Amino acid sequence: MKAAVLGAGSWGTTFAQVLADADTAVTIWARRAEIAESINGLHMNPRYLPGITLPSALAATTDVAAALDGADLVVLSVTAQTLRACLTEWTPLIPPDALLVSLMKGIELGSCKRMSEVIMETAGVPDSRVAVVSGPNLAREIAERQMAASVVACTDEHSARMLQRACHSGYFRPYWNTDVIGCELGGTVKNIIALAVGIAVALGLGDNTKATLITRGLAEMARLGEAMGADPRTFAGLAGMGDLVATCSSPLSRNRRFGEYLGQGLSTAQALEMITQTAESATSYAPVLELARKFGAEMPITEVVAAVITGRLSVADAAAALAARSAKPEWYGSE
Ligand SMILES: NC(=O)C1=CN([C@@H]2O[C@H](COP(=O)(O)OP(=O)(O)OC[C@H]3O[C@@H](n4cnc5c(N)ncnc54)[C@H](O)[C@@H]3O)[C@@H](O)[C@H]2O)C=CC1
Ligand SMILES: O=C(CO)COP(=O)(O)O
Repeated sequence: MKAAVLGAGSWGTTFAQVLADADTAVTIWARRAEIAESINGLHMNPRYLPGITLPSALAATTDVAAALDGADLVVLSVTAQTLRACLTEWTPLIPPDALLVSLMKGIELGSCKRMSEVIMETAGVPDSRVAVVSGPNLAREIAERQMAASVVACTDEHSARMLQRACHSGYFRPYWNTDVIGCELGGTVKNIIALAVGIAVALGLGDNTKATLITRGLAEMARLGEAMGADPRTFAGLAGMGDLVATCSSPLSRNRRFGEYLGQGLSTAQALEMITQTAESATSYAPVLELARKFGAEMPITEVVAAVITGRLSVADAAAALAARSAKPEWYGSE
């Protein structure tokens, strides 16, 4: 089994380590020469994972054709909004039977497509050749080889199991399922809820508020997911509740930190500048709301996050906007 990981950011580098530690031969493609040189020479990626020593078996290159040569697994770890352009360039170099794996947790602006849909459309491959990895997987903790679990999903069980074997290491336990839609929506919506939690943290609100946002965020995620055809059980699992709890609880989360900066009074542009890494919620809130409208799913927390990001609602008024909504039974559908 040979893997190419395309994208040497925090999660791409960490997942490449997981693959190498699971005895899968892996080459990582980095956009910047200094990152590839540092991975090859020092076994480090100080830009994204300072202080972490990567496996010596992990090879890096800036030559995407070399990384893709003979790859059985092509792991895509750029950002949601750059995937289509990158993959358009890479598609002619991808081996014909390779499984394409998305690590990304976002929705494409404009098309409102999930990452697996962008991959199928751009690379011209069937769903049986596209898998996703999603779960409570804060890169830094996994890079430190702290025990974690995740979900690898593909509509084709055989492909899901193959990916599972390729990334099952001593500290990383992947489960498989066939619910690609549920896993992708879980990963995307939890980033938006984590942003809301970040705002709450910055405002000094306590655990009741956080638990409320997490629980109602889960309801929101499941409502959209079920309307789009996901398996409801996914949202009770690692790619749903698991990732939501990890991201909303962790100061390591870039999406939560983004919310904290907004809560401290920074503008959206200033907050993004502070993060210096990808915070997918900053863009994915818009296509998620479009999907919510299209599929008739009510997503009040996402609406409030969108209003704050676009400057239509102040952070000071955000909690009140949620609390003042009309009273409802706890369980209701998307009507
Ligand atoms: N960091 C984490 O803990 C986790 C991140 N993810 C998801 O993984 C995806 C990647 O995130 P990270 O690696 O954390 O982000 P990052 O900000 O650490 O790295 C982004 C990577 O994308 C590359 N990139 C950006 N624009 C590009 C372009 N136009 N062409 C080529 N490469 C480009 C950058 O060079 C960098 O390697 C995101 O969708 C994120 O939500 C998922 C699970 C965990
Ligand atoms: O997806 C993640 C954890 O599972 C990482 O979250 P952030 O992108 O918010 O850092």
